[in-house]
Amino acid sequence: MDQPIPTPLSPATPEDAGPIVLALPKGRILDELGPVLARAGIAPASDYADESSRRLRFPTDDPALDVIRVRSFDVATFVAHGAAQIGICGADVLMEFDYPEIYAPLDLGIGRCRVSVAEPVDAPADDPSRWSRITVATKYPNIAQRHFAARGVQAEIVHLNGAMELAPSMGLAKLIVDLVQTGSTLKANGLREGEVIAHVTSRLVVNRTALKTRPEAIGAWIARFRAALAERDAR
Ligand SMILES: Nc1ncnc2c1ncn2[C@@H]1O[C@H](COP(=O)(O)OP(=O)(O)OP(=O)(O)O)[C@@H](O)[C@H]1O
Ligand SMILES: O=P(O)(O)OC[C@H]1O[C@H](OP(=O)(O)OP(=O)(O)O)[C@H](O)[C@@H]1O
Repeated sequence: MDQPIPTPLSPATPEDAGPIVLALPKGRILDELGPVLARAGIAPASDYADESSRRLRFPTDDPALDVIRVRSFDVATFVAHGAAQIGICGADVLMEFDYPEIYAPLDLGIGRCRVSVAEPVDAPADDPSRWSRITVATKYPNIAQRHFAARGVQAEIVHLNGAMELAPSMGLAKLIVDLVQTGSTLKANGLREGEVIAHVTSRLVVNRTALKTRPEAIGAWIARFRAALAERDAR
């Protein structure tokens, strides 16, 4: 009697698992990333950097690698869940989510900025250690909460997705926690930078399970990015 053909529950070999998926963030990191990707030998078959395109997943000239283009915060989510095996995102995003499934082996040295507390320039000088509660507008609720909790202050978070700088003058919050690079956005909105919570650069991130199940393929990509950075930094 013929044996029934078993339905595969998981791919027999890593090659059967399909191409490795690299999640790239839309926006400013993508602009800075182009030369690093080129040095790493990643040439998307279509124009992944054309943000007017409605396409979100792109083949590359390597059949074993596809690229997806998603929001910066979502890079971490795709990689943490293993939908993408590797990705690139800011350390701010990694700090905010703190996903145990993500391993960040390489600092790409791009997207340099900091996560800082800011307040109105005309705010009276005040000693934060005397506060018990404070309202904070931010798109980083976990970072902000942890920062103030470590100082014994309970932060009431107003969660915004952008334009945090408007919050103090419009009575939404006393402070903001946001990214600062040149400081011009703060200045243009009557704010000044206070404590720097963290310095930020973009990182190569990897799903830990994928690294265990496909160590050669993913290890090879980490090595290619490492070599690309060394070549860039040697110039
Ligand atoms: N002013 C800045 N200077 C340098 N790097 C920055 C700056 N702002 C953001 N970044 C870095 O770029 C990442 C993406 O920021 P960007 O502003 O492009 O996207 P976003 O506006 O947060 O995303 P979305 O449009 O999806 O909400 C941030 O997570 C951070 O690591
Ligand atoms: O210190 P600066 O050089 O002024 O940079 C800081 C600004 O850059 C980021 O905003 P972005 O330009 O990404 O706009 P968005 O928050 O609306 O996405 C950040 O949220 C700040 O608003």
